[in-house]
Amino acid sequence: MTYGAAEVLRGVDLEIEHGEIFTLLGPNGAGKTTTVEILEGFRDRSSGEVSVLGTDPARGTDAWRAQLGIVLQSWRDHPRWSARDLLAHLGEFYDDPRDPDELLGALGLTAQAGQRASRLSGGQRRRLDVALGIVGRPRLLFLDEPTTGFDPEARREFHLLIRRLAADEGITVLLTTHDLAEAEKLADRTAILVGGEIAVCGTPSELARAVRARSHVRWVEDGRERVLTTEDPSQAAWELHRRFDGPVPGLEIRRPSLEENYLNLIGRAA
Ligand SMILES: Nc1ncnc2c1ncn2[C@@H]1O[C@H](COP(=O)(O)OP(=O)(O)OP(=O)(O)O)[C@@H](O)[C@H]1O
Repeated sequence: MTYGAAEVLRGVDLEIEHGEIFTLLGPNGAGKTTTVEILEGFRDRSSGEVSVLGTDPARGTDAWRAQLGIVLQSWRDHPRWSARDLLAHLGEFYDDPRDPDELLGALGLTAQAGQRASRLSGGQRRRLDVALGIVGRPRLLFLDEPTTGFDPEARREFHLLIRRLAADEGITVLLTTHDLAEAEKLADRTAILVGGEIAVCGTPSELARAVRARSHVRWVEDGRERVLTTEDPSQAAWELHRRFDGPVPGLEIRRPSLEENYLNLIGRAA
């Protein structure tokens, strides 16, 4: 994909299964929004083949669009409208919309049904955004950085909600995030996009394996600190114990966290 002369996506090759929760993870400017906008039919691609629910998004009809739920980073809707009115209004565009009150109940917003959208807390607003995204019973839900600004509890609840939607209703979810921990907790599979290319794609454990970095083994020998970088710290510690024929002075093994490895990966690939 190019914007003018700038190539911002290269060889992005993805297949997402029905009912899957898939996250697109990557730093600012990696190309997540561009990818998602192409899939949503909001942006024309400069090259490549794309099929979403069996249709090329560049030629998507209204009937095709009605099968998508799209939750953008921010909505510009009428701040004076109540949560229920917004849902009822949007529902009118669909053949078989969900009942606003049932939907608000399912999202834990019954108490806020009559409240103006502008008076909802950040977490409540985001849940209303999801309600707006699913009012038309979509088969595929796009969520663009849905938990930005959430506290840990709100984030956990939001993750449960998304899991429930995928499990109970078979909705396919494509979510973008900057947050590795979010991708790890929520996604069936994740693609890490760096500089317009997929650096890694897989399940949380495949991701962990792919971005695993080397551990540091430190100890003190002849009054000096020594450091060894290795993929097998257990073997290194065993060899040191044998060499010292007992406890190794100052022995310390540090395994980088997945977060550090992710930062390494995006630093290396950028
Ligand atoms: N309309 C545009 N015209 C020109 N360049 C653009 C346009 N939109 C995005 N870009 C560039 O394309 C690249 C990818 O941007 P994109 O918004 O897809 O990244 P992102 O991964 O969604 O980033 P963020 O996490 O910051 O939202 C960036 O270098 C950006 O500057």
